[in-house]
Amino acid sequence: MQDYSLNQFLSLAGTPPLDIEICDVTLRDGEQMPGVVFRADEKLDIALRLDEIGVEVIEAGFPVVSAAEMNAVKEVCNLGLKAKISALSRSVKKDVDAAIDCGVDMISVFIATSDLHLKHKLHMSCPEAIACALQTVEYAKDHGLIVRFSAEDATRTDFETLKKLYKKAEEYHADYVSVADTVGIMNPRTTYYMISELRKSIKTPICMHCHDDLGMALANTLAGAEAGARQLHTTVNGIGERSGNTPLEELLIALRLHYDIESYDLSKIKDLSQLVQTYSDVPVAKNKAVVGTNAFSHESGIHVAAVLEEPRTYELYSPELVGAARHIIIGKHTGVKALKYITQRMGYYLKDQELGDLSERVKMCSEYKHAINCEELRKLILNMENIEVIYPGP
Ligand SMILES: CC(=O)SCCNC(=O)CCNC(=O)[C@H](O)C(C)(C)COP(=O)(O)OP(=O)(O)OC[C@H]1O[C@@H](n2cnc3c(N)ncnc32)[C@H](O)[C@@H]1OP(=O)(O)O
Ligand SMILES: O=C(O)CCC(=O)C(=O)O
Repeated sequence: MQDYSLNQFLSLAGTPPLDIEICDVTLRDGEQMPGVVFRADEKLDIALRLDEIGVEVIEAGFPVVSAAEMNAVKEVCNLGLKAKISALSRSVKKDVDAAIDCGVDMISVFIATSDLHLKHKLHMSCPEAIACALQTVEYAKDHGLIVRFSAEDATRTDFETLKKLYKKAEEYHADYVSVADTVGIMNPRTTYYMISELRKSIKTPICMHCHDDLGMALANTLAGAEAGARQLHTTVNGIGERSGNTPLEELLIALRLHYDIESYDLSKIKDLSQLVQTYSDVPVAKNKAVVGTNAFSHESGIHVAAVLEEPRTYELYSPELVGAARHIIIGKHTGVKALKYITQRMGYYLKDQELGDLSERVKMCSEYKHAINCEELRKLILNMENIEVIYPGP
């Protein structure tokens, strides 16, 4: 049986096949989350697991940031992974040189193109910034790198200017052009429009780099992909600047369930998420999609009663698909069927009346506490008066 429910509207609404690859930027944009630092050994561990999942490109860092960063990027390059290893570079020669010294396959040369950034950050005119970027693209190409040219703050850049700039980058043989939604201003409709229009004017593959300031990073990434963007950027757990980036785990499950893409090993997602939580010291919210501890936890009696019979009643996809596990929680909302299941697993076989009494006790108890663990439940069982039959199990 299929381990997830099919969305019937996919065929009714029409879903285009996607021709995509993933560039995961956890080790670069993810690490830009305030307070996050990955040591070299941690970067290696994360890179290995991204490679095992099947991510095609790993942005390992921004070598010019520090000697330690440079060393870490070098070490990732030396792992000999299947994934291509990329590094970030400003539009300056010394950043490209640092990336070359690390041995990367690919480089992301960026320049900000919006009026705001030109005026208040780069203090350059638009033609100056463009010249600077194109020279750097040329320099990187001359050194044999695969070159992504990224327009930072592309989505707040005058669209005609942006189109001309990407066209120029194409003439300079950039291998990809990147649309950076740097402050997450887009929505799915505007993203779809933007990428469709760009596809009319350039042939170079387009990358989607989305931030989550409006909580739409994933939706925008998918809208871009539907409009023909090729390279989709993600970070594990969605970590990154401010509200973060498109979460890898959410993109992967969406690609599987909505676009039939089976080339990524989803069973490793949960482990990778936990690893990144540990290394980054950034815990994910309990109710976070895919990897939150509640993603497959059930407490409500009505839900548990149904899930025990058929998990798909309240689970869109099985936890095993993403390497997670189901949890039944005991608390205020627990029903008798759930209690029967849990107590039997603990080795106690209670009569219906006893289960009813226990249910009352659980509800009373949990008015003061959010959830009850098995030991607390065991105490409640053992403290029940007039209990007739309790067969402690093995
Ligand atoms: C959208 C993004 O995510 S962009 C990436 C952001 N990531 C980071 O900033 C990584 C951490 N940064 C750092 O360690 C440092 O800022 C460094 C090493 C990159 C630069 O350090 P510093 O030389 O001390 O410069 P500082 O940070 O003060 O200022 C940034 C400089 O980069 C310039 N700059 C910014 N973007 C670009 C670009 N794309 N191309 C060329 N120059 C750029 C700025 O104009 C400024 O130049 P100035 O020093 O001549 O005024
Ligand atoms: O487009 C890219 O590859 C990176 C740009 C970026 O990090 C951003 O603008 O947020």
